[in-house]
Amino acid sequence: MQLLVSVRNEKEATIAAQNGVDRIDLKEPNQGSLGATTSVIWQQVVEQWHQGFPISVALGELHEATYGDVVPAETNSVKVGLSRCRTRNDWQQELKNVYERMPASITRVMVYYADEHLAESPDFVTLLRLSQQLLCGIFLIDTFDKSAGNVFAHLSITRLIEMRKQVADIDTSFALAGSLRTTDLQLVARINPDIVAVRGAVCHGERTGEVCAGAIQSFQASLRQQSICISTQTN
Ligand SMILES: O=C[C@H](O)COP(=O)(O)O
Repeated sequence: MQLLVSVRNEKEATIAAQNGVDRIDLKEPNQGSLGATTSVIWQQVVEQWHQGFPISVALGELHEATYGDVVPAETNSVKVGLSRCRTRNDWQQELKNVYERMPASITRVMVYYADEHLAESPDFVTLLRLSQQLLCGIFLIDTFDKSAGNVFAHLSITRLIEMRKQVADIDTSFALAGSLRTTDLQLVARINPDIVAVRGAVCHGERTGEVCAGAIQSFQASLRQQSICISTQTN
């Protein structure tokens, strides 16, 4: 299980990079679950850290963005939120267009919101099928409304294990997020995602606060401990 930490700028990226993360994600938490930062920040962070870490970029929600800016070619992956898409007809084509505008080397991420009823976003089965059609390399489960409980408030452990298997069956990496805390890691280990993605758990105060070096180190230590438990059980 790799640790991804979401950061909002160059300073936070440096804190994350120097304190044991496996992946860096760029997003602006004041702009929602998958809020975009700016293209200037994308450039700065990708240029500085892409050789050490896979860097993902959040592009915001499909319904609200213009997607005029193309991310740097060295970006590892890009993701787009699909809130309010459930009742629209054109969203699948629009998402395809967004991804086709990106450099071909960049991994596409399909995002399923666990609180799909709050996000008015498409269901899991639809997104799993689309993920295959659009050749997405990563399937992320996250929450849209960060005030409405964490991912386990919306999906049972049994359901998440099933989903994880269905994603593995289409040869796609599985990332799990949604206000995860250190205390959730035993449950998370039962799902065994390829990527565990956090922000709130490693910030000073709320997820809109600054990322904290000590919190990143301690989250990573707990995650590695759980990974060791998994490998001991499977050997
Ligand atoms: O990509 C992951 C998200 O930034 C997770 O944020 P969160 O841990 O505050 O829910």
